[in-house]
Amino acid sequence: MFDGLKEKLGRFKSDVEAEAETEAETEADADAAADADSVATGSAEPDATGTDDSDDDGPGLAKKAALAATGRTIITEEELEAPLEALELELLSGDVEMGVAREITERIREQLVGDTRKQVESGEQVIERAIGDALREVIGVGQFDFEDRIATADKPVVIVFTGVNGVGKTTSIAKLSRWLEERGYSSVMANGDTYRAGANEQIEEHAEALGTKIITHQQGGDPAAVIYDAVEYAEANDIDVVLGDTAGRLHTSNDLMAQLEKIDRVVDPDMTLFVDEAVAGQDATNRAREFNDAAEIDGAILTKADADSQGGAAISIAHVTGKPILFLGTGQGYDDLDRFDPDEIVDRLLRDEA
Ligand SMILES: Nc1nc2c(ncn2[C@@H]2O[C@H](COP(=O)(O)OP(=O)(O)OP(=O)(O)O)[C@@H](O)[C@H]2O)c(=O)[nH]1
Repeated sequence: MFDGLKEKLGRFKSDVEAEAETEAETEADADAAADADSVATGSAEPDATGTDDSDDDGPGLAKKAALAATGRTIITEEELEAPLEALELELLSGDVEMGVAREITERIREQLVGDTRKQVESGEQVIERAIGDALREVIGVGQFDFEDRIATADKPVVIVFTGVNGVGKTTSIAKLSRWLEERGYSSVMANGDTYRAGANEQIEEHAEALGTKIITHQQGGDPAAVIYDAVEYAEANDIDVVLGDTAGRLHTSNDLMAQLEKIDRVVDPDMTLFVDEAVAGQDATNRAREFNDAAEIDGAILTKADADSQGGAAISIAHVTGKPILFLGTGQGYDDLDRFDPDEIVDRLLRDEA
């Protein structure tokens, strides 16, 4: 999913390196020219160690010596200006939200300007570290240990899923039921999408395939009532987790808000998770913001991470909502659900090989 962004970050690294190289050569050339001038006017003392390299060994060694002597900073604000501007545009074209692109470039600027290149690190490593730190801070917002939250919460843990239709909400609920089962937690599904024809059949198919209990009401019923019934079922049958689906899109956002507020009031969920697809890019980020405004979310699941997308939503959603991406959907199978690991994502983005 991140090939596009990876390429853009790679381009930024080489842009900055190229700027720094040019600057280094200019400085070294200036130093070498000054040396030559002083030799010509006879003002320089002969080198005490007899290793004056400006004549015998050529300008290469002279440049290195000049660089070592100055302990020069890796790059100045002016040198960073053009590459950072280019990076910001690249991030925007990679579906990264504008505020997020700014935040990333600002953090990189802060870290790099005036940073002195340590002898143990190459310029490339310094730049890579700055990009890595900036990305980690932006995409790692609010991360918490989901499994630990399930383990320590009073049972049943009630999780409600929001998001528009067709992004993989129902499939993600099914995957999470499998994920929980593999870790020793039982679950019951509740179809709170009483609005759409065929929603019951769809979730029932998943429940049957997984051997998970499902609670449904007739189409047009009250979504809060369905989830409430599932909570009662869980309490009576010692079930650990209630997974409540909701309708994706109602007539107006007021309807949606009213429905989610009623669910909040009636079942008081422990977690509300927003589901959207990575391929929706900027739209997914905007929807995450809208849904979070309507009914505060605790985290997000980003589906279709296996499909070809720019990855901008994965970079932006946490920063825009202040809530973490918790899982990535990576295929159509029930096992295709991975915990979202910011460190792993950043490593993947910065690793040299494809
Ligand atoms: N490749 C891929 N496909 C996925 C993933 N998650 C879901 N899908 C597919 O996306 C399609 C829509 O998924 P649903 O679970 O039906 O979506 P929904 O949001 O519940 O939509 P409604 O049922 O219409 O409300 C299905 O064909 C799923 O198999 C994923 O992580 N990767």
